[in-house]
Amino acid sequence: MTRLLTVENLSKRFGGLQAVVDVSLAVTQGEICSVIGPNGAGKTTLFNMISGVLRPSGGRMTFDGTDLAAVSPSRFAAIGIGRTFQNLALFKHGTVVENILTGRHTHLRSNVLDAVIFFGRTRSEEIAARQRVEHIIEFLEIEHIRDAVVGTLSYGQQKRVELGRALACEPKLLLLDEMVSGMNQEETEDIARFVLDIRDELGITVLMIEHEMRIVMDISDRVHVLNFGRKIAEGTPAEVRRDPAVTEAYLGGHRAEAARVEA
Ligand SMILES: Nc1ncnc2c1ncn2[C@@H]1O[C@H](COP(=O)(O)OP(=O)(O)OP(=O)(O)O)[C@@H](O)[C@H]1O
Repeated sequence: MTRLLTVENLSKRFGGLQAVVDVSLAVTQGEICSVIGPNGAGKTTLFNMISGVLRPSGGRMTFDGTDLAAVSPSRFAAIGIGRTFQNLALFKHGTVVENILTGRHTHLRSNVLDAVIFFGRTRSEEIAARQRVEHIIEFLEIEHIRDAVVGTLSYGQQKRVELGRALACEPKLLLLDEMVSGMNQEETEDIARFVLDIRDELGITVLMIEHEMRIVMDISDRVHVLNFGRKIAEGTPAEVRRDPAVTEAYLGGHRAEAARVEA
């Protein structure tokens, strides 16, 4: 089993706040892993470091044999780390096809000069991009809305388009940040099925942040649990579910919330 991502003692400080503290985890190729934890636990900050959005304050990350400290943040997508965002980050006035095409930009090597001198290469890249986008549209079962303007689509459909855009960059590792929050049960089940197919049919390893415990428990191979920036547990869904530290982290959060409400 090949380790695709290794995170060692990763930390991130925002001024005096330790958002992520000494977190270590490994993701094996072909796994679906989840990162869970109460609000403010540091999950998104961890994802932002793994996807190059934030530079860590300390620690080390290795992806597919490459030390990520040596990779420019703008190259993370090109080396195979794709992601979706907690809040939709789509071009609302663009069509579904146009939005998914933007995910291909990391694969376009041609620049303006190329476009003038080597028209052939630009043209073949364009054809490859279009073919990839068509394949994704079929895979995500969104042929019927391919030419629709994204802003007119339902939230669930927009989330599917965002997933398509992340797939367009042909990631080896796909980071999914709260894909199903705000979705109804049917949309949630669709996403769970797509995540399984992304791993099984496209061979892409998945690391997801998720609050919806049913999807976490149903489809994860491994679960990593954060609380107050630290990793407090790791294991199979069944192991994590019966870990007292995990129950306490969630109950503690609810108790604090209840105290705030009562105050
Ligand atoms: N850019 C920032 N500047 C300052 N503090 C930040 C910043 N980003 C996150 N934080 C703080 O870091 C901590 C961890 O936040 P983070 O968003 O990573 O948690 P989370 O587990 O993803 O939470 P949620 O489940 O609510 O999305 C929080 O206390 C948050 O307020």
